[in-house]
Amino acid sequence: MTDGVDTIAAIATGAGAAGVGAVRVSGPLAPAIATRFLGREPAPRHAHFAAFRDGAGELIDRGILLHFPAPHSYTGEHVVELQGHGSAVLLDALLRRCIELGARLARPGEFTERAFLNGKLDLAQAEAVADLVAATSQAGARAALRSMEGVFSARVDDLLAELIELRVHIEAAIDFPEEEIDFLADPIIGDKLALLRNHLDELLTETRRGVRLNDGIAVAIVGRPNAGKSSLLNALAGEERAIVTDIAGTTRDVLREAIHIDGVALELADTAGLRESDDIVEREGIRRARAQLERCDVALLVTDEAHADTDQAFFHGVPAHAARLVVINKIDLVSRHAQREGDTLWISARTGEGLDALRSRLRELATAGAGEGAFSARRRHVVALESVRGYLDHTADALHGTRSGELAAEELRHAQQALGEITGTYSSDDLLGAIFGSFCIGK
Ligand SMILES: Nc1nc2c(c(=O)[nH]1)N(C=O)[C@@H](CNc1ccc(C(=O)N[C@@H](CCC(=O)O)C(=O)O)cc1)CN2
Ligand SMILES: Nc1nc2c(ncn2[C@@H]2O[C@H](COP(=O)(O)OP(=O)(O)OP(=O)(O)O)[C@@H](O)[C@H]2O)c(=O)[nH]1
Repeated sequence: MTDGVDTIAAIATGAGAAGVGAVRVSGPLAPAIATRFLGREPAPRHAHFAAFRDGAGELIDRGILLHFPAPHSYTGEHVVELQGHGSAVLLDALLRRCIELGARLARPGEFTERAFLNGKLDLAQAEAVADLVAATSQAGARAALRSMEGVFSARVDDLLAELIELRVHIEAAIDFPEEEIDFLADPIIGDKLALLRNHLDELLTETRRGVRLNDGIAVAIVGRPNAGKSSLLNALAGEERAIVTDIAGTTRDVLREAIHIDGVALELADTAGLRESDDIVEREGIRRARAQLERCDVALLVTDEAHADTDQAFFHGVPAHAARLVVINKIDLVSRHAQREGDTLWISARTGEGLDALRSRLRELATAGAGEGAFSARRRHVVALESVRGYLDHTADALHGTRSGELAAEELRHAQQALGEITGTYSSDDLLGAIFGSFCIGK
């Protein structure tokens, strides 16, 4: 399996001083490298206490040596781990010795890429490994772990099986042209397609949630100039991030701030107040604010009592699946406030009143529906599923409109390919390069 493959090595643990650090080696030379360090052949999957020496026989460190013979390792190749003291200097020296002994430096993500190429993980699982390492919230880590365990991939595979079954059915019809029309009119085909589209929509909803768990929900703060949007961002972030003045139109560009509420990640975006403006810079800011709005998960309108109704216009352009939240700010200036229908909160960005309620509402929105089975996902997966949705719409058109089995089968073939790109059944070198290139070194 490893013939003609080179041997890679990298420091697998974080930079900076730590109790223990590890160098990982994978490839055909790994056993020979292990034997040089240990002075004899290592026993499979056995923790050996070893003296790690350089080429001149000088002691680099004393540590633990592990050999995972192929194919029972993380990468599926021979893997050797050298676990030493967690010093960057020692680990560098260990790594250099491995390279002298014939390994080369691993590219970012190359261990996991090999695990993928050797069938240990599919592509969505491999991406989840990186997402798990990068997770900044409990909910995000739990979701990434589920995807790494294959929960998301299994859902994609189920859908794929359903799709293939329908495709086989339709292709069988094409083989009997004289009966094709009757065949395609068979309600079983329409029913199967309808069911497939339902299942796809369910998966799309859960996948969007998976992206939110992974990246944090995108909250776009919108409202008229001077409503207090920047003040609210600062209050939620707990620091002075945005410039606050009483000059309307202060915020020009979109300002993003990642925050956590009880272990849940949110990305807040303070947008330029939306209004007609002759100022080129402000107009560009407003254009960006609108773009932000179009891809948000939660649109948070900051307004006041007097404008709460008319300001609803700011929700224009918010996607249908995004939540809308109305926040009436500056309640420190009014003695009483009216009760309102719907999702409305009263706050003062200045005094902090009402902010706890707002935080818990945002947390609720971020984790809505994220029950036990929730998995993490990436934008790329949502895009793939959306394109599958398009192909299935075309399939329905082909069946009901032109009654062309050929066209329907062709659309299903595209749909199958788009689904396969999620788990990597179909993948280009460019896609793999982009995915694994964004991993950290040693993963
Ligand atoms: N020391 C160490 N800790 C680590 C890793 C590692 O590479 N080294 N991991 C790296 O990310 C994670 C664990 N992931 C791993 C996944 C598979 C195998 C492995 O040996 N798989 C074999 C045997 C399976 C078995 O015995 O059940 C296989 O798949 O055939 C090892 C680690 C986290 N902790
Ligand atoms: N009294 C009171 N004043 C507030 C409150 N929140 C914001 N302000 C004031 O309102 C003014 C505008 O606040 P900003 O946060 O800059 O408003 P903005 O919506 O970001 O404004 P633009 O950047 O122009 O879009 C500032 O003078 C703030 O100090 C509040 O809760 N109470």
